[in-house]
Formats: sequence, structure tokens, C-alpha cells
Amino acid sequence: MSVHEAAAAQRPADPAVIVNGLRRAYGDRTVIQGLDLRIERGEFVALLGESGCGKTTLLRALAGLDPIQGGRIIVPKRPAVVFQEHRLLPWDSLWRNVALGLDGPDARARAAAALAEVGLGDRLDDWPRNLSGGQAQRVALARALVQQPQLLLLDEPFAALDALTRIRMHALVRELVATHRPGVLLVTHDVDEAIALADRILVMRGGRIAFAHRAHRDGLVARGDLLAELGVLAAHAPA
Ligand SMILES: Nc1ncnc2c1ncn2[C@@H]1O[C@H](COP(=O)(O)OP(=O)(O)OP(=O)(O)O)[C@@H](O)[C@H]1O
Repeated sequence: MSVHEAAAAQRPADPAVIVNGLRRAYGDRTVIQGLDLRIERGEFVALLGESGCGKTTLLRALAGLDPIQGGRIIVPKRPAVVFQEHRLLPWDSLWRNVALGLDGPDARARAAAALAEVGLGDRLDDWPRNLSGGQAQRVALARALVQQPQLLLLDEPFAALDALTRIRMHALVRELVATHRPGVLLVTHDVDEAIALADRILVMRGGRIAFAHRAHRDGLVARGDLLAELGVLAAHAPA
């Protein structure tokens, strides 16, 4: 048993999501078939796979945004989602965007605390149009975390950001996840992002999870395995 497996075995079971035998089809075209997945609270899972393999389809099903055609998805609480585009409402101030869906007299205070956590505590009454791409994604993260989700779904939230901003966002997300301890599923095309952030990296193929890798912090072994698994190494190998 590896060190990682031993740690996993000792961890009390506290699932953020359990998926059994999931099937998702668009009309007669089946995209996900017989998919099983379990993510614990506090666990950061990245999902890779070639374009069109069904990553976003899976994420949307987990979020409850789309119907499923078979199997079960068990979530203790409604998941929160951050998409590639921030999806802020342009006519609402930043705190109102974050407080969307919160009830009660403390909604502004809770939104303010969430914005402070992402480094925008001084911008409560500002507007989405005044934000950079990275700042807008920070607000989107605050809006997700203010719901205190047990499962946080991230659909390529950093893909449109420049490299430096992306690295800063990685650090922020790692910190937020360590504090709030939701289970996280990050859909990404970026192998290095997956290695930098995830405890466990999954590769999706043929409508299910084809390969799971527990991340090593040294990165090198995981990177080679992952690239081979994604077919990139074979494609680039000399003839
Ligand atoms: N609303 C839809 N109606 C019909 N087919 C769809 C719909 N959404 C996605 N698909 C199809 O389902 C398959 C999986 O799409 P999905 O967007 O989940 O892939 P992905 O792995 O997230 O791709 P990418 O990495 O390019 O974002 C694709 O073949 C796509 O064409």
C-alpha cells in the first residue's frame, strides 16, 4: 500500500458525491455509460480527457443542470459551479452577484466576507464591467463558496486567463479549498494545472473513467503517465 493509499484508507468517509453507473445521452447518442465516481470532502480531483469525451457533460449532470438517463448521483447538498466564463450579472453590484440566492439580513455581510477571501473586500459596490478577467473569476469563486458547498465543480475556470493570473488563481483556489474543504472536481485541458492542484487525476474515455492517478508532488512520473494516457506521447513520438 502506497503512502497515498494508506492516507486514503485512514480518512473517514465523508463523500461530497457518489456516482454509480451513470448514463447520459443526447437523444440516441450515449456520451456517458456506466460511470462510477466518488469524491470525498476536502479532496481535489482533476478530470482530463480529449475534447468531446464528455467532461462538461459529466460536470453538468453532477451540478443537476441536465437530466440523466441511468444510474445514480448522490450529493449531500446542491453543488456550486464555476464556469470558464464568469457569468456575473452585469446589472448587479459585486456583493449582490455574490449574495444571489442567499436569504436573510446577513446576506451582504456574508457576501462581503466571501469577497474579502478572494481579495476583493474593497470592491463590494463596484460593477462586473470594471473587473479584469482574473478578478471576475475571483468573484465567481466567491459566489460559489458563499454557498458553503460540499462539492465544488470547476469547468475550466482558468482557461481564459493569462499565465501569471492563472498561477495566482491556482494558489488562491488551493488556499480556499484548504479552508472550506469542499470536494472539488476540476475539468481542465491542462495537464500541468491538474498536477499542480489535484490530489487525484482522472482521465475520461469511452464514456467512463478510464484511468485514475494519485498525484505526486514531484510531477514528473505523473506527467509522463498522463500524457501517455491521453495519447499525446504516442502522437508525438518519433516515427
Ligand atoms: N446539448 C448537446 N446536444 C447534443 N450533443 C451534445 C450536447 N452537448 C454536448 N454534446 C456532445 O457530447 C459529447 C461530449 O461533449 P462535452 O462538451 O461533454 O465534451 P468535453 O469533454 O467537455 O469537450 P471539451 O474538452 O471540448 O470541452 C460531444 O460529442 C458533444 O458533441
